[in-house]
Amino acid sequence: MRILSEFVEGFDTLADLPPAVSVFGSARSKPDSPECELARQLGGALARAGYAVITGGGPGVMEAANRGANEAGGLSVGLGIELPFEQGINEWVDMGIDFRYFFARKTMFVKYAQAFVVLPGGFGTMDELFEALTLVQTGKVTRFPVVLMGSTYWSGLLDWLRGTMAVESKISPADLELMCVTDDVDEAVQHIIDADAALAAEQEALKDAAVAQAEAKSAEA
Ligand SMILES: C/C(=C\CNc1ncnc2c1ncn2[C@@H]1O[C@H](COP(=O)(O)O)[C@@H](O)[C@H]1O)CO
Repeated sequence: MRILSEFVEGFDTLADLPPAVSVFGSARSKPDSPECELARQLGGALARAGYAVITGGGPGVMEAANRGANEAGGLSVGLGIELPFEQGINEWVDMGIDFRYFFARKTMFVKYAQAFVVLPGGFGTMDELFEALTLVQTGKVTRFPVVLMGSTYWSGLLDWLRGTMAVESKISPADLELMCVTDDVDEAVQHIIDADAALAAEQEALKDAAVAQAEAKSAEA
């Protein structure tokens, strides 16, 4: 079955991926647009910080982020999607997988990334942003940073989330804190590094607690 084989191929190909960040944004942005410039810088900064960069492997912001990672010597991953108007995976991708099903592809974006960075985009980008926020809000993924870059683009949406969605209690005020908004590439990368470190410390503390509990039990016996 094609659906199953997409999951298997994705898991097999990405199993040994180093820590990675998924970057989303418009397929339609021109290479000389401000968001592509930002995405290219971000791809480079993530690669220098040791992260692989995962995108949808398409044109626009995706290509710019892949390019930045590739030029900085990092691992540049593209999870392409079969579309009626075939585009192919962009030339800056080192490791590419083609998917027919959006949902199998979406699993890979989350499972193999430590964080999402979202740049200006359309429906596809919004889908990816709100999927991530839903997973974090419902506790399906924990300590998963969602960074929005291109603050002017996002300001109208953020005003609406604050002024309508939260005011009408469709989300809690704390949910607004799930997103970090910045136009500064270094701040975005640092936010991700800090969240990674906090998660590692939390896991270490949990491990220590489990070991202490097991030792106490065996001492009692
Ligand atoms: C529309 C054009 C090309 C489409 N090619 C895509 N290739 C890969 N991934 C895509 C493509 N289009 C959408 N995506 C995914 O959605 C996000 C961008 O969608 P948006 O609506 O443009 O914001 C992106 O992150 C991809 O994962 C024309 O050149």
